[in-house]
Amino acid sequence: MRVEEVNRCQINNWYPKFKGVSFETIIQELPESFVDYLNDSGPFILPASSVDQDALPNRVHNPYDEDDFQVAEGSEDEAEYVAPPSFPELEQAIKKSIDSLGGAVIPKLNWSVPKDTAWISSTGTLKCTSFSEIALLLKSSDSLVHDLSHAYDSCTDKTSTRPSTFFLALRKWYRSLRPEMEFRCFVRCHNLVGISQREVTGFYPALIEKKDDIRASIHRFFLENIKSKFESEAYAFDVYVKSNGHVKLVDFNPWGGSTIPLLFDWEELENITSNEENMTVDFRIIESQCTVRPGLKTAVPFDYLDTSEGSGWDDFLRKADVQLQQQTKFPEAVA
Ligand SMILES: Nc1ncnc2c1ncn2[C@@H]1O[C@H](COP(=O)(O)OP(=O)(O)OP(=O)(O)O)[C@@H](O)[C@H]1O
Repeated sequence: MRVEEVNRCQINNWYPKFKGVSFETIIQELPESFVDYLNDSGPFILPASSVDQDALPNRVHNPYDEDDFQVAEGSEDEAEYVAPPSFPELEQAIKKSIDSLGGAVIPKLNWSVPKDTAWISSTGTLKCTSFSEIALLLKSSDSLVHDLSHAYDSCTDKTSTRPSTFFLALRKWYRSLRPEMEFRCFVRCHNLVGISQREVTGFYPALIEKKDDIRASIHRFFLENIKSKFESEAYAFDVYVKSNGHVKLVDFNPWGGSTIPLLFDWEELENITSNEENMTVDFRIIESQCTVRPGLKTAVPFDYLDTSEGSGWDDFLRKADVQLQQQTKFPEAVA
């Protein structure tokens, strides 16, 4: 994979060209001071807000506001007080963008949404209505470490660990997106070679009967809107299919690297032969309750959920089994 291919998948690069077929988005450059704040692994402190002090979710408290946290002047603790950072200009710009996007947004850095942080917000979703909520999700996210310092890890020609500029994309919040209508599409040699259900932790029987229609809608969307406009030869893109069959572009991802192939694996995607525009694209969905996959957005490490042969759990259970057998054979050795 090359740096230019990864760069094309940054929302600040692709959105201007594809805004007509994607979710409404406002993108702003992030000041380096805010990037430093996100990168800082010191104590977790939310920025001081000049506007929306009351907007913080209840579960998150700012200890500096609490009476019993006040320190006596001259006491030892006084020296440890760290003033919360503040970003008044960024905050104002974000407030303006949120207002013009209808009052609620989902935030995204150059490549990623802080998907692992929904649990922390008071709504249990990534919907944000204020700078404080956005700062909370961005600062708490492990997913964003990829954008901040690992985006080029799989590149053969990388010269840096990060892009020269970070952007914050605020995307209009759509509350009624149905997870089963999101799909990841794989393109190789400029041809659509595979489509996978994106939410692989659930079985949605209704998808089975709609499969052919969805495949046709996505293929048409690709030919009309993506194929000749996205420069990379191999890449993935995510779409949302509305109930009327209209397709919306969610985002682009590089081919391989940290992009999850969902119901495919990269080797088989590499081997699908395709050069026909009207070929039947390999479209995979979860076809029964038995084939659902473990969740990837739960903030629980994948290793913890993966019980397949050779996984960490499998290894642990084998060792436990051996120990149990030894204990049964030589009980005195355990006592
Ligand atoms: N405008 C929106 N309104 C509501 N939910 C959204 C919106 N945009 C995206 N989402 C939800 O957030 C999820 C992640 O979005 P997105 O694909 O942009 O993030 P990402 O970090 O690039 O994910 P991945 O790395 O898996 O591609 C989507 O699958 C969708 O469920």
